[in-house]
Amino acid sequence: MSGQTPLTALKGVGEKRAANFLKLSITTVEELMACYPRTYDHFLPPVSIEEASACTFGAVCGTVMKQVAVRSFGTKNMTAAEIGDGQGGKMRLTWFNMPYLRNTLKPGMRFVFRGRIRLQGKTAVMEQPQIFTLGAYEEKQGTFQPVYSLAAGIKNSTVSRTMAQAFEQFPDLLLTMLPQEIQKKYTSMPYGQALYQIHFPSDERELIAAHRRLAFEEFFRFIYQIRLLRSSVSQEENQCRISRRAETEDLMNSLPFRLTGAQKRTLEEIREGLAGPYVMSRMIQGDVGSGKTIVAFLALYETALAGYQGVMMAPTEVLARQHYQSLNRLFSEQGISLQTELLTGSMKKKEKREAYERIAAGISSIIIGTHALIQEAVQYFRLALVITDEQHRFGVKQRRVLSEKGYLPHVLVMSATPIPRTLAMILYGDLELSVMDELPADRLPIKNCVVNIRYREKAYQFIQNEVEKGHQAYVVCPMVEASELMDGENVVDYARQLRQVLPASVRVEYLHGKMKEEQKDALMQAFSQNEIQVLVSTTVIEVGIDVPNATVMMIENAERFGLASLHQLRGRVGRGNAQSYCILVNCSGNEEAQKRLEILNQSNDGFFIASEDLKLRGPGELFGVRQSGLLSFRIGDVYQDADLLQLASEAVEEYLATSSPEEQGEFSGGLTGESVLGIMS
Ligand SMILES: Nc1ncnc2c1ncn2[C@@H]1O[C@H](COP(=O)(O)OP(=O)(O)OP(=O)(O)O)[C@@H](O)[C@H]1O
Repeated sequence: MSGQTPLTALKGVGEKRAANFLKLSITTVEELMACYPRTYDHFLPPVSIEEASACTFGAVCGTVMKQVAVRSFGTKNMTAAEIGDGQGGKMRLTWFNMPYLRNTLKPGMRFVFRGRIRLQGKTAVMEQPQIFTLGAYEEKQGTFQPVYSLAAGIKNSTVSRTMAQAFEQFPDLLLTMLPQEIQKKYTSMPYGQALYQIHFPSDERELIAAHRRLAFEEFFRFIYQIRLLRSSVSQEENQCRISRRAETEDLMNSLPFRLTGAQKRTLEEIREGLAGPYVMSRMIQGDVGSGKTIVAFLALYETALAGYQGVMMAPTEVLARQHYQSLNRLFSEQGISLQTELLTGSMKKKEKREAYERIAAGISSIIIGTHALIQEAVQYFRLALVITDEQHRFGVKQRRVLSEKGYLPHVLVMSATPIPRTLAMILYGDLELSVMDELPADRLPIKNCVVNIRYREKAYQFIQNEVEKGHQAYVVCPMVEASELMDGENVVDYARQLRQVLPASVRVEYLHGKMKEEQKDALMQAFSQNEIQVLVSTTVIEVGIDVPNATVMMIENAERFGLASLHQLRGRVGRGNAQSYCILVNCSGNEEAQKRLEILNQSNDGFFIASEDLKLRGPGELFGVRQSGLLSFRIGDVYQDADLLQLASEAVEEYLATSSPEEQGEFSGGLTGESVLGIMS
């Protein structure tokens, strides 16, 4: 974002509020406006208590039946009310630490209550509901309230209010980047209107139109960049020719397993590229657990043997450390004495400085780390190969950083996102493709089931049995902690509950993305050594984590995740030779969700799942489940908006064919430097 209007230019935003927004990486009004809602809270009409009892979230209109009770325990207290809906339904409502409600909720008064619902025995209980007078709810009914990503000190209402102020003071601050003729032909809503509607939707139709307008623009810019990238790198001369070494074959032959045919073929393609006349830009697309890491290690090994440096860039610190440790383990088992290096953002200054020195002096041959690897301060010594993942794919910007330092390395991108080939061609048009479509031979197919919440007890028993056999389990919840704005299981409460259900000998811990790096690392370390048997986690474990001893993956609120994410999560088990299981808990009772989950139930094949997912969703399903993590754009979703992606691709081709080089230069002028990465969120 190139904006320069400081947040403090807004009325009501002082230094303190601006400092809070900084936690969301928002420093300018432009950045604020481009911070799209994460989702929307749709105020649906109230339903009967009977209907609500079958859901996990809802609004009911009810009459307070009797005097509200307040019970104290220690310094805390709980307020409880009972309501009836006049149709025979009764519901209990509870609030923590809000005793004053007893003055508001008098017997005989009617309100609309809205919140999370749980069944306690046969009684439906709504926890911490919001309370509306009938009139107030009527006003809200049908509306979509934006829900933003938040940080400490910033409430959703603060973001909304600041956003309104921004649009009032600077209505035309952000402008479209689309060339005029493309805009005219391919879009129907003006950019400014779309931007406003995405934050303040007047109704569902406008919201969908706004989403499509902004997603189209995002895709267009992305694909345009890809095209520029392709034309700039495809014919660069290979200045680091890495020829084949017998040691690579020796290492391959002494691994504890035999490489699959797909692994061998991919490695062969990479070796050809490294030794060939041009700089290699290749993507390995392999389903979860197909064994991409060892192929990457072998390529790094061959690079190092030739006297060059190779780096591997992981999306998270936890993953970087995991790769670093497994490479070191491999080398020490095989008696290989090449020096490896770890470089991550959270390392102490002194540690980093020492690592920089070893890298610059060429002492380290293989360097594994996070984004810290392409910081300005890092000077390489004959850098020849960069391995990265698709999320942090190597864009124009990184290439420029490195080429300014005099490097023109080969690039290998690893992807576990099973996307249909047509989409892959658009999204990765700048890369050659190696497909790894084979799992190691010793794998048993994962056994799946889709269940509702009544199955939980059985599932816990099942997990206990697996733990008794020496295995481990993951339980995934969508949220970090309880929230008033969003419904869903959270890792903190869930881990607490699970500890009560499972025997004390089973160690249950939770993990989420907001924890400090060291803490996450320590937990993952303990889990990989089976010191923790059950890990309750958010989707931070989605990508890459490799603990072959884990055999159960239980996913709560499975209906809330995209199929590609679920497939990634499931891929955390079934990585060893023991039978593994995936339990998908559909907490919604929603039939559409059930249908989608059945696809996973039927198949473990990522490519099949991705194409079925596309068919089932259809384009433009705004309130469906966004695919998290990989390929995450700010607003567009490559699955749900697949038609827009296609359209944007056509528009780019048309623009390139019909505009003059000067016009193109002018257009890309607005984009250069921001790179593919800058466009992706
Ligand atoms: N040919 C093979 N035979 C048996 N096991 C293998 C083989 N190749 C790799 N493995 C093992 O399979 C597990 C998964 O491999 P790896 O971590 O490379 O998967 P991946 O393709 O990166 O998957 P993901 O995208 O899910 O992280 C690892 O424990 C690895 O040691």
